[in-house]
Amino acid sequence: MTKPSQAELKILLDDETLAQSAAAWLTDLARSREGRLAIALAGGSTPKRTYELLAEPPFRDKFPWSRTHWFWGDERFVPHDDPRSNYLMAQKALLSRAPIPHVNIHPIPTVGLSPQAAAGAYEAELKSFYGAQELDPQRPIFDAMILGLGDNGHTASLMPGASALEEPRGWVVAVEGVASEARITLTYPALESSFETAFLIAGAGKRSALKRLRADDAGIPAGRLRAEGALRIFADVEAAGTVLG
Ligand SMILES: O=C(O)[C@H](O)[C@@H](O)[C@H](O)[C@H](O)COP(=O)(O)O
Repeated sequence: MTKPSQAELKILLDDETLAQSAAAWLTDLARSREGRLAIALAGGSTPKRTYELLAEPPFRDKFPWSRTHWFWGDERFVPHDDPRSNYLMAQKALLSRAPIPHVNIHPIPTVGLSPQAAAGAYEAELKSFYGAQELDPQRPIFDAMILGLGDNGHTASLMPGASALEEPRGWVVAVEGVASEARITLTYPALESSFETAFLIAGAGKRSALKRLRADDAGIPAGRLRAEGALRIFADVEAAGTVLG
């Protein structure tokens, strides 16, 4: 297990260089892995540029699109054409711009069912894809997990003080997100079940949360993450509060 304090920290000049570095990491990782791949995407705004770059040369031409499956670490419980939708952000930035088989895209359902039923359905889909009901630490669900960091230290939709933080076994739960908006989120067991994990963090507003993350501060949800595999933090100088040496 890898703690955030043990993560490889890459400090980049700005959003664009952060996105270039993250896209290179993900492409190299995908090419290095054999067989079917599973990547869990983060929502929010920071990862958007990384997703856009993946669909453009040079990454587009190298990425193993046909054998890569796309999942989400969390979703706002809104229709997939709602501007707040994490699916919509990824669909515009990446999924509609790269040669990805439709069957390889696994959105979190958000219409025609309750948040609880949506969480149950996504957990069932994940378990079907994984091929087992219980996680094997030696066999992570995902090859790559992309995570963001909220100003308050949340990650995915694991918010400070939420009961979902204590979920010991379930893989997906319905929670209350920002401003009481319903969200669906992977829990720590599922978020941690990845061969490699990377936080993408940009902006001065994240400086305090990033410091707490790097101190493994259990007072913030991101600080409690213990990644199964390698853990990286891609941060811009604004968030890292330092000047490149
Ligand atoms: O649904 C979401 O919003 C994300 O999954 C959330 O966990 C996000 O990663 C952080 O809030 C950071 O968001 P920004 O990248 O927009 O700062």
